[in-house]
Amino acid sequence: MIKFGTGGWRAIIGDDFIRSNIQVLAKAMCDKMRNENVQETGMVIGYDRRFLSKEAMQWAAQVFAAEGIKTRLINYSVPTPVVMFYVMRHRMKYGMMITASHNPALYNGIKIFTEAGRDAEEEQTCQIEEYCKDIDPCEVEVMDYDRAVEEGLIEEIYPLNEYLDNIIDTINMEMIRSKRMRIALDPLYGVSGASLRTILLTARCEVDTMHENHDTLFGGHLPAPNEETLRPLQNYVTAKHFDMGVATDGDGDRLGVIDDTGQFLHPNEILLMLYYYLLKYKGWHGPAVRNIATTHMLDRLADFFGEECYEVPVGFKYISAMMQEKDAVIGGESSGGLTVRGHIHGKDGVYAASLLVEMVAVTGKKLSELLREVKELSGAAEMVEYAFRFSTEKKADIEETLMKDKLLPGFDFPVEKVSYMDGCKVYFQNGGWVIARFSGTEPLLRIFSEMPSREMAVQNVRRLEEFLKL
Ligand SMILES: O=P(O)(O)OC[C@H]1O[C@H](O)[C@H](O)[C@@H](O)[C@@H]1O
Repeated sequence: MIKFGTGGWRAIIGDDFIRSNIQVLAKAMCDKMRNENVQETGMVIGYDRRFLSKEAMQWAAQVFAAEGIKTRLINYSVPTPVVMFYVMRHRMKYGMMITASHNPALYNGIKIFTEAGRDAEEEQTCQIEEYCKDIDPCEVEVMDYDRAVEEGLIEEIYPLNEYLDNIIDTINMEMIRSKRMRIALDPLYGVSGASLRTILLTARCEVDTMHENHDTLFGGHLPAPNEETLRPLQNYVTAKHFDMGVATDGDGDRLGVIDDTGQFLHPNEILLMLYYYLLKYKGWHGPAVRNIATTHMLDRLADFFGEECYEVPVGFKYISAMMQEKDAVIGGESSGGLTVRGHIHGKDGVYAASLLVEMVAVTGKKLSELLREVKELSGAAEMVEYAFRFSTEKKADIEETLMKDKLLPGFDFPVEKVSYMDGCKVYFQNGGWVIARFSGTEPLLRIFSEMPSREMAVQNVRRLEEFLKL
């Protein structure tokens, strides 16, 4: 069965991520495009470095070819934002990326992009699921790959340059060039190495890259830039005194950073600093958008500048939609994804990293200094994140208790309000909060809490953990 989650369809390779399902999904896209009479706009597909990604792209393209829909295949593994950029720049109606993003190596998946290169919204993915249900896998027709290429139904393309040039044109490369910065890169065996290195070398940075070889097992780690996975980068930055360490997730749309003192910067802090930079140093005006499980320091920073901060459910599609509606300056998530007004609608780790480097060059301040500066305005807060596994029965039980019966444990802090927009979020009167929600990308219950101190945040999580018997 094909079921979309927070960021596309993801499934275990050999279980649901199999050729027949991939081709059913491709056929569903053909049916949808034909019904919308947009088949002439064609399809563009990219792929990451996961096991079967390239093959999956070709299997899907063979279906589009059999249906007479022209497909452009990005014939080299690229970051997901490249596909989003391509859909936007070439005014396509749809695009696809074969990736399971930050999930464990066991997974692969497909992200769908709609007009202007946005993550497909829930309404669209529900429709695709419906189309899939009506398709018999045995009846999906495919065209021979080489014949499709000969007939022009498949065109192999390499659009990395136009994507990179777009970033190079918008970033203050001259300023970076004048600072001769030293940067360590860790693409976590994913797809961003070539892109980041090209941009940084163009700006004459000194660049050292680790974990760049193609390893579909991601070195045995999760291809998500977090405090644990960035330990090697942290050690490298500290030992060799780099100005910063930059990492991205498996498909290059999330960013992770180690600062000049060797500290891991939480994505909340990166988001905060970039918003601050755009408002204070670049003189931009406008609100910020964050998901429900992202720091409220952003709200306080927005407030300081007389701006708003909007809250949306987890999923970048919600961030993009709200950014567009409010003409926001920045939108981001505590999971490490962000974008900025004027750039693509989706999250982009390559662009975000370039902007961060620009920020250090333009302000002439180290990351650690800038973080101190911004926290004087936003106030400090500590966020903790936990993930719990559960059985099917347990899931129903948690849903019933938290979301249906709306029961809560007693917390030690006065509650201001409770929201059920995405999972269950409790807002405390002291500005802190705790949220429990089911991940839409992995079989996990995520509990996050942000409070004035780490101890208080951990205490909130423990309360929920005991209450739900996790
Ligand atoms: O917490 P989850 O539902 O697993 O989602 C975590 C993240 O997954 C994907 O990367 C989505 O694109 C993000 O928008 C989301 O924040």
